[in-house]
Parts: sequence; C-alpha cells; structure tokens
Amino acid sequence: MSADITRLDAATLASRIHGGELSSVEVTRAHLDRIAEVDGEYNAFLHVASEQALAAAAEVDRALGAGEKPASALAGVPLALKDVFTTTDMPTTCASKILEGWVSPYDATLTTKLREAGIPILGKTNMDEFAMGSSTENSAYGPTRNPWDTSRIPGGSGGGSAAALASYQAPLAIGTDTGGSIRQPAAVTATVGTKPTYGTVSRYGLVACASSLDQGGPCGRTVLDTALLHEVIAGHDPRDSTSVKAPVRPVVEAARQGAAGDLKGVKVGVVKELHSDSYQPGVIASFDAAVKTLTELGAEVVEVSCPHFEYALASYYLILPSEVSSNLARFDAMRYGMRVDDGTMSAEQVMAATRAAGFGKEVKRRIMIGTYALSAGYYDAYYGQALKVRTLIAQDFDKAYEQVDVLVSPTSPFTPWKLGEKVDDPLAMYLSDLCTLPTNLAGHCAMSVPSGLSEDDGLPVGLQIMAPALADERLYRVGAAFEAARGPVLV
Ligand SMILES: NC(=O)C[C@H](N)C(=O)O
Repeated sequence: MSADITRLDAATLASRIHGGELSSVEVTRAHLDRIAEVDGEYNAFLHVASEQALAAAAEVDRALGAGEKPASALAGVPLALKDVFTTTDMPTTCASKILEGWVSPYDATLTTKLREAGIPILGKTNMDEFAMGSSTENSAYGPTRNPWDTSRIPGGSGGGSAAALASYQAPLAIGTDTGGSIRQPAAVTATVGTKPTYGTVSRYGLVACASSLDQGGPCGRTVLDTALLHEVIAGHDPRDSTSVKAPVRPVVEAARQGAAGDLKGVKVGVVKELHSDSYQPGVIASFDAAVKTLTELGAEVVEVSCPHFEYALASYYLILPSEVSSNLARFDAMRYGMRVDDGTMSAEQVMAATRAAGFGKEVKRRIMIGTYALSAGYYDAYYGQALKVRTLIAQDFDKAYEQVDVLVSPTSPFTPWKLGEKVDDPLAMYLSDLCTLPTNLAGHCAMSVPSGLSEDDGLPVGLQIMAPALADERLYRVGAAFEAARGPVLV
C-alpha cells in the first residue's frame, strides 16, 4: 500500500487527500518509510524531519476533517527541501562543514509559504556545498547517487532533491538554480525542474551563492506537479529587494492547456549554438527526436542564432565567483556554525583556520578566483568584461524572442557520468552547465523536462525549454504538451 502511495504524482495525492480517500498523515508516513528504507542507497537527504512532517500532516487532516478548505492545491502533499533554505525546526547546512548543525533563527519566505500551504517538509536534501558544483560530489556529507544507476552522479547542485523525486522518496521538491542546479539534475534523473524568472521566487532566507543569479524553483515528476508547486512558492516579497512586483504567472492553467496536446500557433526556436557535435551523440539524437515531436504537435520550429552564448561559460565563471567571494565572507567564525580556536589565536587566525577547515576545495577555488577578479587593477579586465558579455547574451535572447515564443536545447550536453569521473577536472564539470547558464545570466526562465533515454547508454536526457522574463507559463504549456506526447520516463 505505502509503495503504491509513493508512486503517485502530487496532483493525484492532493485530490485523494482533499477528497478524503487518503489522509496526509498516511501519505507523509509512506514517504518517511520509503526514506528509511532506501535512502541509505542514495544519500538524498541530509536531515529527515519525521516528527515535524507528521505534525504538519496531522494539522492538514484536522483542518480538512473540520470542513475547512484546503490551504492550497497541494495541501497535505509532502516535499523535500534543498538544504539551502533556512528552517527554524531543522538544521540548514548548505552541505558545508562550516554550517554543521546550524539552525536558523528564522524561516525563509519560501519555507513559510510551504508551511502556510499545508505542505509537510520531509527533510533537507543534499547538494554541492553552497550550491557550487554539478554532481553533488562537493557535499561535505558524501555524494548523492543517481537512482537510475547508483554508480553515477545525480547532477548538481540540487542532486539530493532530484534523486529524492526519482527514487520516490518525495513527490515534490525544491531546488535552487544559479547556473543550472535545478535543470541539470532534473535532466540526468528524468524528472522535471523549473528555474523561474529571476526575482519571482523570494530569496529571503535562501543562503546566497551568487545573488544576481540565484533563484529558487519547483521540482516534480510531472509538469503539472511542478506548476502547482510553482504557484505556491512564487510571489512578491518585500523582504527581498530584488523581488519582482508582478502577479504570479498562470502556470497551472498553462500546464493543463498544454496537456491537451496542441501547440498550434507556438513558435519554437532551436538555438544553433547549443546544438553541437561535441555533445554526447545520444543526447543530440534524443533532442532531435523531441524537436520532431514538437513539430508534430503543431509548433512551428525554426533555427535561431545566439552568437554570444559561446561566452556564457567564461562570463558566468567570473561573475559567479566574484559574488561568491563577497557573499561567503560572512562565514567568519564569529556569527555562524563552526569555529576553530585553540584559545591562543587572534581573531584573524581564528577566521583563517575556520575557513580553511570549514570550506571544501571547490568553494575555496571560487572564493580565490572571485577575489582575484574583483581586485584593483583586474576588476575591469575580468569582472567588468564579464558584465558586458552578460548584456550581450541578454540582447541575443531579446532578438531571438522577437521571432519565437520559446527556445529549446538539450538541458545538458551529457547523460549522468560516473561518480569520481570529473572531480579532479573542474572545467569538465563546468561544461555540463553550457546550455543552462545563458538563462541565469539574462534573468529569464527555463524548464527541463525528460526527453527520453539516450540511445548510447540508456540514461536520461533532458529537453530544455526557455522563455523570456515573466513568461514562465510558456514553459509549462510546451513542457506539458511534450510530456503528454512522449509518455512517462520512469526508473
Ligand atoms: N549553482 C548552480 O546552479 C550550479 C552550477 N553548476 C555551479 O556550479 O555554479
């Protein structure tokens, strides 16, 4: 019975809970049992909050039993939260040693929204330390494993959230996407993930990696589930100065419209620069088949060129480390978490020793690159130049969207690789973000939806759909139509 429950999608679970066929406690317990049973194999969770999740579920059941309206379309359906959003009732570590055991004195706005929507939080998921990485191997608490093949990576940085979905430990999850951390894990685990338009999901209480790029977003196993969660977490927040004052986009309606399977009148652009012979052949074959499906659904497909996308990686890996070097300065051994101090050390020595012991290799690498890029004499040549490229990339998008409604590409150039394969080669790791980075640099939105299994290794491939800022509903319309035509891709 509980195995059956964990196989259901969130929309079905919600309608059964709201219809009285299942209780939220039953559904939450089924997922907690599943976590206890299988997570030893995957390491998707850093912290499981059984008691709190069951208490939240009991409250939903009580309210429904008393005849109250469900608090949201997903009330009662449990969720896995990436360990980068603050929570007052469980630790927030960002998978770093420096924050081991740290409990925030306040909830992130996103956490509050989940609680108010009656969504029980099962626990916090594993990630690359402070969201830096593409494989979840940069976690201080061991890597997460891909449910499709446990010898392979689940993507990153939100590998824990994606693996929790793909292994049926949670029907919904939250990720964050700075350069692809929602979409690339979704692609390599055959799940769905959206990076919403920058500024539409509050960053208050999201531990910052790169503030001008970071964006929280919804993850699910279906496009509709992802849309339902998107509407719960989006919305203006006066506590986040970059929050956009605009109504939440009608993404659920768009997903339902798309599921009817008609894309007549929709113009789709294939980005020439994101379709390369250097990508894995099975990924390109899957992508080409997906484009054919979109045509069969009635979409008009054209090729578009975005010439500056070629420089997205170089630009991102200057802007991101620059912001990282500044944001992570707050971990100074004085205010949060870990502190290395033998009693004889000066304040500077305590800071240096704590940061040396508390941060992992990749975090240190980026702090050093960022500090260099921002230093006097180099600022214009590196950081300033990267900002100019960022503008050119945004202009490429603007031109492309004069011709088409959405753009498409593979989400990642490769299927999930073997654990350990790229840990000593940071550049090879960075290349897996090639297709996802331009969207973050422009502040736009994009989704990854499973496009099938690669013919060369039988592993998941993702189709990336991109849309302009504040046009998130286009992703859901096209994503849902494609999903309905393609059928499920299940582990
Ligand atoms: N944070 C992200 O979106 C992941 C990206 N792979 C990075 O390492 O920065």
